[in-house]
Amino acid sequence: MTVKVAVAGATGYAGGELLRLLLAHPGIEIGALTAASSAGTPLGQHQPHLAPLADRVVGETTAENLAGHDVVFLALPHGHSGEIAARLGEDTLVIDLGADHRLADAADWQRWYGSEHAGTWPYGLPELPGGRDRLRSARRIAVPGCFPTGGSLALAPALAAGLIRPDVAIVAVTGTSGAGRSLKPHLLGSEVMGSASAYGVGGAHRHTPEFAQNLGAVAGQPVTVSFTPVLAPMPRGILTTATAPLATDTDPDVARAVYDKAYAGEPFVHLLPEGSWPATAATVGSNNVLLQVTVDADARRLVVVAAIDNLTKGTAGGAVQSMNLALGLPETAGLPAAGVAP
Ligand SMILES: NC(=O)C1=CN([C@@H]2O[C@H](COP(=O)(O)OP(=O)(O)OC[C@H]3O[C@@H](n4cnc5c(N)ncnc54)[C@H](OP(=O)(O)O)[C@@H]3O)[C@@H](O)[C@H]2O)C=CC1
Ligand SMILES: CC(=O)N[C@@H](CCC(=O)OP(=O)(O)O)C(=O)O
Repeated sequence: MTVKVAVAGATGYAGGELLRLLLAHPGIEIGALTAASSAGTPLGQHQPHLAPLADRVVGETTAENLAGHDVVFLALPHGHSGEIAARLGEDTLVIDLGADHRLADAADWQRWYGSEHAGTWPYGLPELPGGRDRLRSARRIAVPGCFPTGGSLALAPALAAGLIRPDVAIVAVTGTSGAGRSLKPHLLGSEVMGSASAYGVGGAHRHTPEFAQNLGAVAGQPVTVSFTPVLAPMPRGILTTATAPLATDTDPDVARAVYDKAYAGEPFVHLLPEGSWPATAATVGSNNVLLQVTVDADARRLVVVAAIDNLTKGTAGGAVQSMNLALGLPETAGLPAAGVAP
């Protein structure tokens, strides 16, 4: 079976990573590639690493150009997916890499994004409880935000097992590609190099409700989330440190056993050997989540560290994994199990 896919936002960082993965995916035919200001130019001008697609001409992002494909990936800025998706057939699998369809609560969407809610789609994080069932045969999928991918997987097993109280603190260090490739002064090399800076501090980041939604569903009760993102001078990667007060007497061995069991058999989530801590460099270009967990006995807190590549598992890899499940393909097809080093 050949699956014909279109990518809207093909000139962006997320679209570029998606195309890198799709080129290595057996049984995929890459159809329309669309964008906005770069329509009419060759893709090679924007994504020089995608040599096999260098001569493809970028089209305009219209429902007409995206029609006639089995799968349409939308890697567009927030707020642009709903209208396009509504004009694509119900049989077309539409996978949105943006935020538009992640939140279940329209009031949450209004508060954090300030526009009309475009509706809720099945959430593309298969490793959460019930995640795979939600995706099988889905025809609309909302890919998680990059921060909620690492942070939700870091805390879900502990909440599900009742190891921690539903009051979590998450600090996540991110590479600059998470902000996309459009020009922004705070992302200039001279601003970013040699400095790490916190932003969206004090509960101000729009991923806070997405964390709360994921973790509340796992815990079966509301979870309070304090989230602090930190921008770091690296192109890719997110290192998440998540902590929470212990609900019961737990030692590091018990905590490890809970995580070991929760992620046994997962193709992409790896609990590292005891004493070994995740690093973003070990995830670059792979769809992996590297995890470690321990207990801070004096502070009576669980501490979990997770590393991902924001563009792979945090966006495009998660999207391809979700597509595979929705289409009944092998879940790991086209997804790198190994990264790039040094
Ligand atoms: N970067 C990341 O790590 C992650 C990104 N995402 C999400 O993926 C989506 C894309 O992000 P990213 O690739 O980083 O962003 P980029 O800024 O790198 O790329 C944006 C893409 O969208 C196109 N575009 C911009 N405006 C419009 C428009 N009005 N209509 C149609 N196309 C448009 C651009 O085309 P052109 O070049 O022609 O202007 C470009 O192809 C966002 O919703 C983002 O939140 C999700 C998780 C992680
Ligand atoms: C470094 C940086 O700016 N990161 C982005 C997160 C990008 C992302 O993955 O999430 P969305 O898909 O929800 O945009 C931010 O903090 O808003």
